[in-house]
Amino acid sequence: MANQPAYKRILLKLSGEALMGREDFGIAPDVMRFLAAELKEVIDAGVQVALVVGGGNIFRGEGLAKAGMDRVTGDQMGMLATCINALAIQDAVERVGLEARVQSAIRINEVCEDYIRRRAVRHLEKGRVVVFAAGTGNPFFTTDSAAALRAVEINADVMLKATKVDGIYTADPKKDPTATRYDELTYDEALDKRLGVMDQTAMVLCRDHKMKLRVYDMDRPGALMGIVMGDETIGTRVHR
Ligand SMILES: Nc1ncnc2c1ncn2[C@@H]1O[C@H](COP(=O)(O)OP(=O)(O)OP(=O)(O)O)[C@@H](O)[C@H]1O
Ligand SMILES: O=c1ccn([C@@H]2O[C@H](COP(=O)(O)O)[C@@H](O)[C@H]2O)c(=O)[nH]1
Repeated sequence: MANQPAYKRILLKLSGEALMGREDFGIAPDVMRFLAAELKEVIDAGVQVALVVGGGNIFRGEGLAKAGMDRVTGDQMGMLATCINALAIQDAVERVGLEARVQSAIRINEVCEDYIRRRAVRHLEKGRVVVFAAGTGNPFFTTDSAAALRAVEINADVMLKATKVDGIYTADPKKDPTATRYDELTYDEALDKRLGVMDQTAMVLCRDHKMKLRVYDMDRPGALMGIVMGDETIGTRVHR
C-alpha cells in the first residue's frame, strides 16, 4: 500500500439498514460513532468524502406499497427517511470535529440545503463531508441509483458501497451458504448474472460512465481507510 491515498474524491453509499446495527428499526448510536471515526480517518488523510444514505431502516416505498399504500406516497416517505438518516450522519460527523452539510434532492430548506452540484463540489474542496439526502428526488428509484448518479455528477474517483456483506457473491450469501465471493467482476457480468447486491439501474449508470465500484463490509474496522489507501483485497471491485 502507498502512503498517499489512491483516491482524491469518493462517493460512499451507506445502506440504511446497516445504520440499525443490532436494533430492528432506526439508528444505533454505536454504529454512528463507528462510522464517524472511520470517516474522520479518511478526511484527515486528505480525501474528499460525499455520502448517499439509504432509508431501509425506516421506510421503503416498495414495502409500504405491498401493505396497501399508494406507491408514490410510499417512495416519498422513503426519501424523507433518508433525510432523517442524513441528519443523524451530519450530527455524528460534527461530533468528531469534522464539518458536514446535508443536501436534499427534495426542498426542505428549514432543515438542510438543496442539492446544488457546484455547491456540493465546493464543500468537498473545503474538506466538508457532504451527505446527499432524498435519493434522486423521484419515486420509483433507489438510493443505489442516487449514489451512482451523484458519483458521476461530482466526478468521484470511485463509488464505495458499504453494506452488511463483504462483497459480491455468486448468490445472496444470506440465503445461499454455498455462495462464493468475487474479488472483481465487470458490470456486464454482474448485470448478466443478476447479482442482487445493487440495483440494475445503478449498475448501468456506473458502467456507462466508467465509474469504478467497490462493495465492502461496513462493519469491518479500517476497511474504508484500507480501500482509500489502495488495498485492492478488500471487498469486490466492479469495473467496465
Ligand atoms: N449476489 C449477491 N452478493 C452479495 N450480496 C447480495 C447478493 N444478492 C443479494 N445480496 C444482498 O444485497 C444486500 C446488500 O445491499 P444493502 O444491504 O446495501 O441493501 P440496500 O437495499 O441497498 O440497503 P438500504 O435500502 O438499507 O439502503 C446484502 O444484504 C445481501 O444480502
Ligand atoms: O431516488 C429515490 C431514492 C429512494 N426512494 C425511496 O426511498 C426508499 C429508501 O431508499 P433505499 O434505497 O431503499 O434505502 C426507497 O425504497 C424508495 O421508496 C425513492 O423513491 N427515490
